[in-house]
Amino acid sequence: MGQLTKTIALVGMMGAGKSSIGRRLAAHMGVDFFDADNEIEAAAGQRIPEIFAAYGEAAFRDCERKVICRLVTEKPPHILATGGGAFMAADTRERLKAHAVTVWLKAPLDILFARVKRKGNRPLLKTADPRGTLERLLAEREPTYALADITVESDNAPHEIAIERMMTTLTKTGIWIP
Ligand SMILES: Nc1ncnc2c1ncn2[C@@H]1O[C@H](COP(=O)(O)OP(=O)(O)OP(=O)(O)O)[C@@H](O)[C@H]1O
Ligand SMILES: O=C(O)C1=C[C@@H](O)[C@@H](O)[C@H](O)C1
Ligand SMILES: [Mg+2]
Repeated sequence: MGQLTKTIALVGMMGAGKSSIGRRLAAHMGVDFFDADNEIEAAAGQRIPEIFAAYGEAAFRDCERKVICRLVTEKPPHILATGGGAFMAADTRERLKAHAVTVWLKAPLDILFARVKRKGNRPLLKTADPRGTLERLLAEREPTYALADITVESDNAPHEIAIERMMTTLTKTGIWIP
């Protein structure tokens, strides 16, 4: 069994694969996995669309910052899937940069849209033109995601390939000691 030297925080757009790849990566390494979206839902006792509807996005971001800060400062090295907008907030980003290795799961619009259109659980995409909204968000956010420590392409390769790519990069950089 190897050793994870630092928490890995996955950042990137809705549909990039932060939750699904993160969970598998943690299982592969034998470390804990946390999903910030799930932790927020557990803390609030409500689903994300309900939180947005009842309190608005600003309150959600506030909760997101607190939850992520707690996880990265209190838990031993683990895999953390952040929500798609978490890295956009300067204070949350600073916490992540200070306490974790940040990995941007990068995917093009067509792949992202094909993945997210299947589920209706993303309140920011409940618009008349969800593809256009996703395109705008991607253009706005990409320069900030690019501030992550490491970038890994998340294309249509199977999850196992994405995990192999991440293991290779994380081993080379000494974050994972086999
Ligand atoms: N590399 C991949 N190959 C095939 N399918 C994938 C891949 N990555 C993600 N998916 C699928 O795309 C969907 C969305 O992925 P996931 O929920 O992990 O995205 P996310 O980055 O966590 O999004 P959000 O920010 O909304 O939480 C899931 O159904 C997942 O199985
Ligand atoms: O991209 C975003 O801003 C979001 C992504 C999801 O993970 C959730 O955190 C929420 O739906 C907001
Ligand atoms: Mg997710």
